[in-house]
Amino acid sequence: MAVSSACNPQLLLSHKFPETTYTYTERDVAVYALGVGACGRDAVDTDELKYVHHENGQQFIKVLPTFSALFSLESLPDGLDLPGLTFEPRLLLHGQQYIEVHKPLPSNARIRNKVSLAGLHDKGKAAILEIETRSYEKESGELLSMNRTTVFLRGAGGFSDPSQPFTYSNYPANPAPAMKIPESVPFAIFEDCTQSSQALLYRLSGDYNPLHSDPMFAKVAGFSRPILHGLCTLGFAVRAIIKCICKGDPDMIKNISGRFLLHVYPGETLVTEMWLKGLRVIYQVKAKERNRAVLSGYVHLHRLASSL
Ligand SMILES: CCCCCCC[C@@H](O)CC(=O)SCCNC(=O)CCNC(=O)[C@H](O)C(C)(C)COP(=O)(O)OP(=O)(O)OC[C@H]1O[C@@H](n2cnc3c(N)ncnc32)[C@H](O)[C@@H]1OP(=O)(O)O
Repeated sequence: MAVSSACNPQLLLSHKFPETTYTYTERDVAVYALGVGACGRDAVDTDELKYVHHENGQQFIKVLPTFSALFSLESLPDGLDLPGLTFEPRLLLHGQQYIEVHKPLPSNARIRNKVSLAGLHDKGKAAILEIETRSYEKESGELLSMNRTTVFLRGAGGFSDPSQPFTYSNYPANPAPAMKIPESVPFAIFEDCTQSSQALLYRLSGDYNPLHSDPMFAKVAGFSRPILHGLCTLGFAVRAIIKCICKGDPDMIKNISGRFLLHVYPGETLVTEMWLKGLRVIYQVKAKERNRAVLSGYVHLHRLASSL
C-alpha cells in the first residue's frame, strides 16, 4: 500500500500553537444554554431557567460545564489549517470530547488559551487528531478547564507504514474509549426533543461549520441533510445528567468524556440513559426514531446529591 503524503507527522508535532484570548459574556452563556436545549420543554423549568435568567441580573446566571468546550474552538482562529496536515474539511467529523472542569465558570470572563497537540493517529482510512486546550481566567491566571478535542479526518489516514501505523499521544491512557454500557436497567432515563432548527441555533455559539447548516455541503459529506454538532448532543446529555442525577446542580460535574458514535439529525429525539457507579455516571444517548446509539461516555462527579 502506498504511503500518502497527506500528513507530515514530524512537521505537525513540531508546530507551536500561539496563545489566544477569548472573551465571553452572559449573552453567550444564555445563547449556548438555549442551543443545547435548556428550557426547551418548559420555559419556567426551575432546574434550567438559571442558565438564562436570574432575578438579580444576568451576571448571576449559571454556566453549564459543557460551555467550556467552546474554548477549544475559539482557541484555534485558523481552525485546523496546520503545517503538515492536509485533509478534506467536508469529511471532518468530531470524534470525541474530554472536558476537565477545574472551577465553575463565571457568567462572563476573559480567557487565555494554551493549545497543544495531544495526539495523532493513523487509522488507515482516517487520521485522528487530538487537540488539547487549557483555558485560564486572564485576570486571576486560574485554570478554568482543560479540553481534549478529537477529530476524525476521514480520508486523511494512510500517511505511515500500514504494518506500523503512526500513533502519538501526550497522555498515558485514552480517557474516552468506546464506553462499555452496563446490561442492568439504567438508574435514570431522560428524553428530550431536539428542534429541526437546533443546529441553526447552536451554531450561534461559534461553530459555523457548514456541515450543520448547508444541505449541499452535508450531501458531499455523506449525509442526507445537515447534522447536529457533536457538542450540541453532548450538551443535551450532560444537561440530562445534571437534571436527573445532580438534582439541577451543574457544579457537581468534575469531568466529562464522550465519544460520538453516529450522527444526529436535528429534530430527532435524544434518549439519555444513565448508570450510577459510585461517583461515575456512565451514559449512552440514543436517537429514538432510529433506535441507534449516537453518543456514549462518562461523567465524574465531585459528590452525590443528598436527595438521591
Ligand atoms: C478543535 C476544533 C475542531 C472542531 C471539531 C468540531 C467540528 C464540528 O463542527 C463537527 C461535528 O460536530 S461532526 C458531528 C458529530 N460527530 C459525528 O456525528 C460522528 C459520529 N461518529 C461516526 O460517524 C463514526 O463513529 C466515525 C465515522 C467517526 C467512525 O466510524 P468508522 O469509520 O466505522 O470507524 P471504525 O472502523 O469503527 O474505527 C476506526 C478506528 O477509529 C477509532 N474510532 C472510531 N470512532 C471514533 C470516534 N468517534 N472518535 C475517535 N476514534 C474513533 C476506532 O477505535 C478505530 O481505531 P482502532 O482500530 O485502533 O480501534
